[in-house]
This record gives sequence, C-alpha cells and structure tokens, in this order.
Amino acid sequence: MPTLLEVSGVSVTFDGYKAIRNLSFQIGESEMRAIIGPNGAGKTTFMDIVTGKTKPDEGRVIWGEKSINLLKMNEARIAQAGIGRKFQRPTVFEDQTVHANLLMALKNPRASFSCLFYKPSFKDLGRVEQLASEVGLSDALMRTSGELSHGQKQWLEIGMLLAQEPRLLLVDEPAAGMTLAEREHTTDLLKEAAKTRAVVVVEHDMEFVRRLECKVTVLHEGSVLAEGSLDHVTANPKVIEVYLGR
Ligand SMILES: Nc1ncnc2c1ncn2[C@@H]1O[C@H](COP(=O)(O)OP(=O)(O)OP(=O)(O)O)[C@@H](O)[C@H]1O
Repeated sequence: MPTLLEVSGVSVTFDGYKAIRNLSFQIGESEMRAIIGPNGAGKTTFMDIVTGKTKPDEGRVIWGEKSINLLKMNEARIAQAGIGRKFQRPTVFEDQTVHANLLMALKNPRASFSCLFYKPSFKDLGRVEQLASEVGLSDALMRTSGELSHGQKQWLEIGMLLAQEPRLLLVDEPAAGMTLAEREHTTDLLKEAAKTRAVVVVEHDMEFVRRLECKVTVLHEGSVLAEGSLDHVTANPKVIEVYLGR
C-alpha cells in the first residue's frame, strides 16, 4: 500500500521534557490504524504535530505522493490538504438540524454558503443524504442536533469531517462515553470510512480497538514501543509492563 503519511525522527520538548522522542512511523493510503499507550505517551502530541498545532524540534513529517513537508504548513493549510481531526468532545451546531450541519460542512467555497441567496444544489442535497446514510443518521436529518444522543452527535461530527473529503482522519477516543451499541456502530462506520481513506484512532478501550481489526501502534514515552496486530502487541512483555499490566 502506498504511504500517505510518514513521520520520521520527530522529537518535541516541552519545558525541557521530551514528550516525543525520535518518533518514526508510516500510515498507508487507505489504512485503519489504532494508536494506544499509557497516559502521557505522546498520542495527543502526535496528532498535534500532524495537524500543525505543535511544531517539533526536529524530524520530518511527509504527506502524500508529492512528499509535501507538513512542518512548513499552518493548521488551515494542513486541513485543506486533506487532514481532518475529530476531538474527543463533539462540536456540532446544536441549534441547527443534522441536515443543516452536514450542508454547512460540505466542501464548497464558503463564500457561496454565506451569500444571502445561497440555495444548495441537488448535488449538495444528495451528498448530505449520502453522508447521513454513511454515519447512520438518515432518520434524524430534520432533528435539531442538540437533541441527539452523545453517540449520534459524535457520528454527526464524523459525517461533517467526511463532508470535507479528508484523505486522513484522526479520531481521538471515539468510544468514550458511548453505549455498547453506539460503540459497535462507531467501529462499523470508521471501518467503512477507512476503505477509501486513512483513519487513525487513538483509543484506550481495548474491546473497541479489537473490533477495528487493524494494525496497532503502541506509544510509550514518546516513541513506538511495539507495532502489529492487537494480539501481537498485547503479548509483548514490555507493553504488558508499561500499559496493560497497570
Ligand atoms: N503544552 C504542553 N506543555 C507541557 N507539557 C506538555 C504539553 N502537552 C503535552 N505535554 C506533556 O507531554 C507528554 C505527552 O502528552 P500527551 O498529551 O501527548 O500524551 P497522551 O498519550 O495523549 O496522554 P493521554 O492518554 O493522557 O491523553 C505528557 O507528559 C504531557 O504532560
């Protein structure tokens, strides 16, 4: 599989503390990847680096077939280049319907939407229905988003990110606060999304990670401790010692 994202020899120091140490790994073009590791392992900082929020002291972060240097780009340009990020807490426009939220998120020139006489095209309306179907919200399109359950809000936000057609979707702890049924639905929709793009999920819930059925990268003290199938990494004595045995 061609490489979409390559992180190589990256280090980040906060107030003298090396949060990321010589971190190197790659994500393929249409790959699902789970990142696990103890608190403070550097998972959030890794996502901050890829999205341009944090600039490393050294190393390279290379993107796409043109090998673009992400470290030279700001957050907005990185998002435009096709990297979407889902934070842990859902952020949707609560007083708007599901339909309006998805419509606003479409990859259209913003100017056309802000125009007083903006009328969505049939193509846009069709895309909204398709996105709602992809995230399992077809029956909730006309509901006000604030009335949705926590899980439904998370799916709506994933739908809004998919509306931007990212090539890489970074998802932070999607299972947190979800019921079992919601977690199952979330794994299904993330797996579906990963068929046409890369999806990287940071998660502590091992059952959730197991259902993703993907390669797992274990971070510890800012670098890769182990990588492979979930069974492979959870049998690793070092992973048991620093993470699972706690
Ligand atoms: N802005 C910052 N200033 C100082 N230290 C920071 C900053 N951001 C992160 N750190 C430190 O860097 C280390 C890595 O933090 P990070 O949040 O990336 O870990 P994590 O793996 O995401 O942890 P968790 O599972 O708890 O979310 C931690 O020791 C943290 O305290």
